[in-house]
Amino acid sequence: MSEMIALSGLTRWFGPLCAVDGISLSVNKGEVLGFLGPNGAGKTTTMRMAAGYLEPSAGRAVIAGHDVATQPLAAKAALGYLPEGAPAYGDMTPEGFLKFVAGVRGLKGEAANTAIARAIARTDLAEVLGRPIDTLSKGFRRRVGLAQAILHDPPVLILDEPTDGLDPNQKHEVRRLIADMAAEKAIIVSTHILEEVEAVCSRAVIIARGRLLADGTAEELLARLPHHNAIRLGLASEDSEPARAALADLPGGGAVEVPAEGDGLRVLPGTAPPGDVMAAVMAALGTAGIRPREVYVERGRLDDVFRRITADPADAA
Ligand SMILES: Nc1ncnc2c1ncn2[C@@H]1O[C@H](COP(=O)(O)OP(=O)(O)OP(=O)(O)O)[C@@H](O)[C@H]1O
Repeated sequence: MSEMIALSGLTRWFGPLCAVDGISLSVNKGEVLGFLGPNGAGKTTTMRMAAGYLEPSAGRAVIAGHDVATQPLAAKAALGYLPEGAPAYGDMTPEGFLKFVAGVRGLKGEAANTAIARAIARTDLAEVLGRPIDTLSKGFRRRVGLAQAILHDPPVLILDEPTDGLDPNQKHEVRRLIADMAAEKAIIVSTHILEEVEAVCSRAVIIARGRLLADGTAEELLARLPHHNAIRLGLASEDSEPARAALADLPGGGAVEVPAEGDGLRVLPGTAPPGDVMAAVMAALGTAGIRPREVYVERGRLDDVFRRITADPADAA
């Protein structure tokens, strides 16, 4: 089965507040789906419902073919869930906590020991095994949570801000761990860090006000920006008019504008691929005897896509 997570019409009301409003999505084996959204968007609520820790007001979550509401044990057996915040049982040591979780998961004897040792190694917990969880730094507490989520090597992982509180090296390690596991699992990761999407996610959804507003690869999301694949020129001269004249009516290129956010010129995407427009730009400037300071294809930033989509719901797809 390749579809490992299927959410359909998931909805949750808290009193008069609709925190999650009809979210549908699916994640296949081999995919890491990023959940992006501003604070209060409904990411955690969606993940809790998908993981079977919160009952939906409407809709359905299916994990590895098991309905979370009607087959909760089978669904939870296939799932590793990292909730937000620190693990419960803060007076336990990581070692004691992982043994406890292994017992809950039905792992015994050698199988339990092997699973615990693997989870400890993968999350690099060896140096804090004997200290109460409550006394650990936020980063270590996060790693204990991650270790319990992956303990039974489940085919589905739902990870609520797995890199929250980690230092840059630890973030890098956790992203590498997710990437290493990705081929064999279906993974949902929520994050506020947009670079994390490009680093570990094969696809991302943008959620705001409880609704799913976009779903695509980083490249597809970036393609929503008007300047994605525009050609950006830095000029040696402050007078951009000669270059603008040379670039007017470029074959395959779009309009030429002065960027609002800097100097130089921008040739907006036209009908030709960016590489061809770039070649035409260089040729036209060469003919006019203009040597640019820099020339590059603008990709745009996921931050800008995020801001556009979450600021204006009419942008939704
Ligand atoms: N148990 C609850 N009771 C009442 N309201 C809740 C409850 N849990 C969440 N909410 C509200 O539902 C909305 C969505 O919250 P949620 O935690 O899912 O957002 P989020 O996208 O995960 O935000 P963040 O990025 O800040 O963690 C918020 O307005 C929140 O205050």
